[in-house]
Amino acid sequence: MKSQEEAQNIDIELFTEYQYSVDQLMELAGYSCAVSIAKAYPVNSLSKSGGTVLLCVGPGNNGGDGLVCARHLKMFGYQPSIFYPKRPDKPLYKNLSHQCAALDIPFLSYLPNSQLINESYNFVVDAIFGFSFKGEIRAPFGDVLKTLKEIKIPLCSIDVPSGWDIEKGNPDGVNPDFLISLTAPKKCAQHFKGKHHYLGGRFVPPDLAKKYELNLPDYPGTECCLELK
Ligand SMILES: NC(=O)C1=CN([C@@H]2O[C@H](COP(=O)(O)OP(=O)(O)OC[C@H]3O[C@@H](n4cnc5c(N)ncnc54)[C@H](OP(=O)(O)O)[C@@H]3O)[C@@H](O)[C@H]2O)[C@H](O)CC1
Ligand SMILES: [K+]
Repeated sequence: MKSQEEAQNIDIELFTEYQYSVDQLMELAGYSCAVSIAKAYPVNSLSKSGGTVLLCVGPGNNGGDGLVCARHLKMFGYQPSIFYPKRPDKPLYKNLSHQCAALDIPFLSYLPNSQLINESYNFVVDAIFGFSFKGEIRAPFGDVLKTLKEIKIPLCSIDVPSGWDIEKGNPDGVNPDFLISLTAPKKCAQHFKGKHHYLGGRFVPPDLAKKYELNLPDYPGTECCLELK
């Protein structure tokens, strides 16, 4: 279980020491999220026809993972919609958004209320904040997280349940059914009480895993994710 500082340092080393680009790791991270979701919620097992999924996307790289995940879910036969209220003016996010729009993935101009979300979607993906979340939740995300606390359909959080302290969690926060930890679980994952906990982001060089004592389980065969028991 990693602290916020350790998670950020691992990230920095991947980009500096190991010379990966953000796009590369984001693609692998987002892809592993889509594959984890497809394992836990196969498209043909969903009760609402068409495999509808709502992705709530935040302003940082956690949101970028969400955009990549949406694109792959579409390729896997789901029908994703994206709510992306704060869009930074950066080529990476603009390109990822463009790719989704070009696949006819709709971007919602407002977040429906919890009742409408329950009626319209099979589950919601929370890609709002990851390991860099800090302090009190600022607008417009307080209202978004309030709605996500009210929904009755499953909530799937990418890397960290949004609004949780990365180390201490948040007993008053969202309560996801499904968590996909990327690279390695963060300390707050100890407080996760949902059904499925997956690990994704199979890109950590063994030397880096050793240096940070990640003690990662072995991914089976060519899998990009695995369920942690
Ligand atoms: N190494 C890996 O495993 C990789 C993981 N990836 C994913 O990246 C995120 C971490 O991304 P990062 O961009 O560092 O940060 P976040 O997405 O967690 O959040 C940053 C944005 O959130 C805003 N923020 C922070 N706190 C608050 C708050 N209290 N209220 C409102 N908004 C908040 C922040 O806003 P600023 O105004 O402070 O700039 C940022 O906009 C990791 O979790 C993984 O999901 C990478 O994809 C690849 C490698
Ligand atoms: K999240």
